Amino acid sequence: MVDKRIVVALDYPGQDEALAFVNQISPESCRLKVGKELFTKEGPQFVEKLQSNGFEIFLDLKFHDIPNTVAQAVKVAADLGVWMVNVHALGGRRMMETVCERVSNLNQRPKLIAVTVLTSMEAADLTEIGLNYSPEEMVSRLASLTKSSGFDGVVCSALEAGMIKSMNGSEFLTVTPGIRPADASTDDQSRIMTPELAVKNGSDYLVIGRPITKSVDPVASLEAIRQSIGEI
Ligand SMILES: O=c1ccn([C@@H]2O[C@H](COP(=O)(O)O)[C@@H](O)[C@H]2O)c(=O)[nH]1
Repeated sequence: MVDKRIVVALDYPGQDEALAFVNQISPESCRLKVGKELFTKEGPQFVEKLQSNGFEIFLDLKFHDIPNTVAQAVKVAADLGVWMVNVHALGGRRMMETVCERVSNLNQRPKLIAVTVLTSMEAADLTEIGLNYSPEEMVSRLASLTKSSGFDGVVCSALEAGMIKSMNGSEFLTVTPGIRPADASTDDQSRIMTPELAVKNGSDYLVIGRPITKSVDPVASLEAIRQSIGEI
């Protein structure tokens, strides 16, 4: 049973805006995700600052490059002490296996997660880039590849979490963005699910950004979602 399921996506333009929210919440209530926008602006020092305030950090930079380049980047993330880091599964087996080898003898190894199919994408998007599979087939294929390459889990939509658990075992982690409470705007997401159904369908970690950070009262929105999934 996962203790804290919610990972708040800190998609803010800078640390002042991020801290205005973070300073009102406790590390006992959620984990935090630092992605491309905030990391590009504030760098690893800001990740260290959040960690020194007790938060566990998912560094969501979705590395996708040749094996050595990605493995070295993940090693730097591991040295930074992040809780979770990710790559794109489309980088392939050799890339993921090289990552695993490179961090295997570290004292502190982050959870290694691979993105399958972005939750913003639907069938037509895959066809357009030459992938003639449904999102479910592509996610299933990439999840199996990720598991056999030695990673701990995948980013997928909550719609696919149950299928992934039944194919790869309950220990294989499902990290699911595209979470939308029933009354929330879909924004640019396609494969979405409510927090309650996501948990029922086997999602271990619910990555939630705008439904919390863009709400009128972000702290109240976080608490309401925690309540809806039985955390408080
Ligand atoms: O497939 C993916 C992978 C990553 N994300 C990231 O999650 C958050 C979602 O934010 P919302 O505001 O709740 O839509 C965002 O940081 C994405 O970069 C994703 O959405 N889908």
